[in-house]
Amino acid sequence: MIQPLQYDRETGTLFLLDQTLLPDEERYVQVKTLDELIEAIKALRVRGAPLLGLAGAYGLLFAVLESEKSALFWEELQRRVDLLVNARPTAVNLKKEVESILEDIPMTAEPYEVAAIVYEKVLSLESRLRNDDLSLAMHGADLLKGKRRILTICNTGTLATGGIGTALGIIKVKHSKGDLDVAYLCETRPVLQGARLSAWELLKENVPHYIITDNAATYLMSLGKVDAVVVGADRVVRNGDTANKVGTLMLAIAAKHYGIDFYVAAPTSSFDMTIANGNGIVVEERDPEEVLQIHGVRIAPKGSRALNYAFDVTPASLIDGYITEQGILKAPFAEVNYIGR
Ligand SMILES: CSC[C@H]1O[C@H](OP(=O)(O)O)[C@H](O)[C@@H]1O
Repeated sequence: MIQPLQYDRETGTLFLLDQTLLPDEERYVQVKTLDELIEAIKALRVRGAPLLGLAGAYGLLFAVLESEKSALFWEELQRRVDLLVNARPTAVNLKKEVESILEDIPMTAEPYEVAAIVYEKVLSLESRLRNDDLSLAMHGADLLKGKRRILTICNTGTLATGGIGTALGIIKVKHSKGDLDVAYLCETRPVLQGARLSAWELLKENVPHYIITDNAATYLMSLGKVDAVVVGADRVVRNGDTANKVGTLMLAIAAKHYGIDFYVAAPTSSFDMTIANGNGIVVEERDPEEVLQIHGVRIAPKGSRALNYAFDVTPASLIDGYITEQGILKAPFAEVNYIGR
């Protein structure tokens, strides 16, 4: 399986598969400092809600190692952690995983002890993500048995989770069970996670798929060519409203109109019970330049401006259910421990 992140403890180097270069080039960049990791997160060299949680955990390790020489260790660590957890605001995983590791560290611990604890936590997080993905994908494949034409958006595969993937993991499992005719991948403007990343993953596993323009998805549904829509999530809040890649809301509205199943696939670690509804979710706005060009080639006239919302928020009323590692959940959610540990 692809390894989007690989850590070498000997040299303290995080080898990061640079997702901005895929599918043309499979290059691992060497990240040795917290600043380099934060740059990689902001530039989407590493991305995807669950994988951002793992990247955050490695970032915490960098923060500890860079703070341990300071006489004000805890203050220095907190300063670095604040920079890390705010690198991308919409996915709950980055901040949640970092803070949940910190919660388990006694303030009496020596810096070298903190580093050892964090490293162990990173390893267990890595295996939790893989296990959660597999369990989620099996639940999703069971739920969607017989639904052979699946449409999805963005990239929710190994490049977004470090495991088999969430929505894309379900597609891969359905294929392995002989229960998939085709996956329709929305290209996902402006950064093209669907056309570049999901297509790259499915091609490697010979999963039949078509890349479609985002604006063709509704027409495909109108032709009766889609049996279900399954998407990922960056943050599912208490009433079930869900932040996901921009374009998800459009798919949910169209699916409702055409009577097509619409599911969110996300580990419960992507759930945030501290927020009541979608109005409380911060939607990341990114550099408009990403919209004004495609893969580095400018497409818009000089002087035109662009809006670049990286996510949108789909109301729970448009979501048929939530496919998680614990099974299929329905909104609104009771106060349940969704940390997934
Ligand atoms: C497995 S959830 C991945 C989730 O993250 C993506 O966002 P980005 O590529 O900007 O990190 C997208 O929202 C996916 O659904």
